Amino acid sequence: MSVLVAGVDSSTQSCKVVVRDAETGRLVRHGEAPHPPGTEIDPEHWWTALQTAIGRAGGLHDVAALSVAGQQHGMVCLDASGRVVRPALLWNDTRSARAAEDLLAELGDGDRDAGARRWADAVGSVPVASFTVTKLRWLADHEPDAAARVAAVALPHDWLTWRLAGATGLDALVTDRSDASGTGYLQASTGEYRRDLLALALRDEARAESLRLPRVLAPAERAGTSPSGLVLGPGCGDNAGAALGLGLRTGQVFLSLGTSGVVAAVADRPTADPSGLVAGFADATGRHLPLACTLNAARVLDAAARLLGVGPDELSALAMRAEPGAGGLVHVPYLEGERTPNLPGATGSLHGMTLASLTRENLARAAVEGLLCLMAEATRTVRDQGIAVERITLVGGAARSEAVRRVAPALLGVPVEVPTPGEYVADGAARQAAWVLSGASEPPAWDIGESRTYTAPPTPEVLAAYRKAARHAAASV
Ligand SMILES: Nc1ncnc2c1ncn2[C@@H]1O[C@H](COP(=O)(O)OP(=O)(O)O)[C@@H](O)[C@H]1O
Ligand SMILES: O=C(CO)[C@@H](O)[C@H](O)COP(=O)(O)O
Repeated sequence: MSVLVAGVDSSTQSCKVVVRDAETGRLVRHGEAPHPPGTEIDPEHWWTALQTAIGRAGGLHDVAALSVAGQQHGMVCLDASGRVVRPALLWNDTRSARAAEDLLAELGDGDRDAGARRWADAVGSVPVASFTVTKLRWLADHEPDAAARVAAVALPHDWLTWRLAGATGLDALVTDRSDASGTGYLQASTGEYRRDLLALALRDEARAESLRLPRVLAPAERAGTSPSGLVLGPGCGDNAGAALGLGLRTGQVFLSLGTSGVVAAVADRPTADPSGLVAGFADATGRHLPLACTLNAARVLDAAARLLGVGPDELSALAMRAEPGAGGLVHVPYLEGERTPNLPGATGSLHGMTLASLTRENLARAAVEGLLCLMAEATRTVRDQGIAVERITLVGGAARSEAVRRVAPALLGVPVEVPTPGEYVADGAARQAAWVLSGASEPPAWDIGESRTYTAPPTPEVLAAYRKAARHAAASV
């Protein structure tokens, strides 16, 4: 009888569970449940959605091991008895933008750029509003009573793993290097916490010393067992989960278009980009995952579809009926502010409106092109770190759009490989669970199946028009 493992993706919009054969990786069953909208959420909603998704995936009665991958950076604060102190602030909550700037200036003794370099040298990344460390500073400044009750800080996947283990004590909290590297207070290259940086964020050395932080597990180390005997893996950040689920090798690059847009490469060496555009995260196998992340991605298309009163397939069809360049219409999609470039206060804009350009087809095309131009710019920042991007694997909800698949190679300037649509983050978590169970030195070699390669002649004029409009949008913040 085959051994089964489960993988969870507790992402921004939903929770997904896959159950797979530990040896072959064959998909046995899966389930999904939505998360509530918003950028601050009571973690209890993640727990409820996880239980619903597990139920929809046929339960875990015959599953031997499970790992949780989760949205990165979310600040889950627990009091001394393990209760959540306040709703979690998510990666896409930008209220800590000012706190991020303050932390750069303070580490640089008043010089922001020097501070950015020091942060990059210390933890591999320059914190922006998404990072946990900036959310802790926001909490210390704006909710001191809540801050005073915080006894432990965890990430979404740490908290879910802890709940699955049935643990109540804070000393049972565990994490992994990939997700911990997104806190802003873990030195990814050594796996050590930087409590001095935590003290800076909290404005309190004693609190930073006494705060319970999850123990950082090795890539395939057991996190424990659930009360029902399920082996728990260390879990990972969702982007590290995608890399593991896709089985990416060193040098390979993926583009994920979910709630966030992510361009990331598996790398043997860490990066430390002082511009802050590329975060020097860890992957889930002991390597590195330099990554550029945007706040805007699939929901740019959701918004355009809503405006046009169509579903995603019709939006795609409309976009493909328009010419490249959308008749001069340019959509700069900073709908949620933006992180790459770092413009948390920006808004989206539509340029080049004329009686001729303002058609449904051009509006749909401009949304697709705007999203992909944003991702082309993010790809450029990854290249600037010396990473050769020769082809890109496209995943995430918006990878299902045929227009996105066809336009992507024209704007990214490289062939785009699209694997069969699936839950690659949850698959990565399942693969990790199988790895933990096997005790082997490498994750199991699962076949991810067929992928289709899309190519297209480059359209540099579309990118040039976007850059001009984006400069205008940035200048007006
Ligand atoms: N065919 C499609 N075309 C465009 N967008 C799609 C399509 N199918 C799903 N999406 C979008 O993908 C997003 C969800 O993607 P997902 O990768 O699951 O996000 P997350 O992991 O951030 O929760 C939603 O915004 C949804 O509208
Ligand atoms: O902030 C980041 C990465 O740094 C995001 O990628 C989050 O990890 C959320 O991911 P999705 O829910 O969009 O997959």
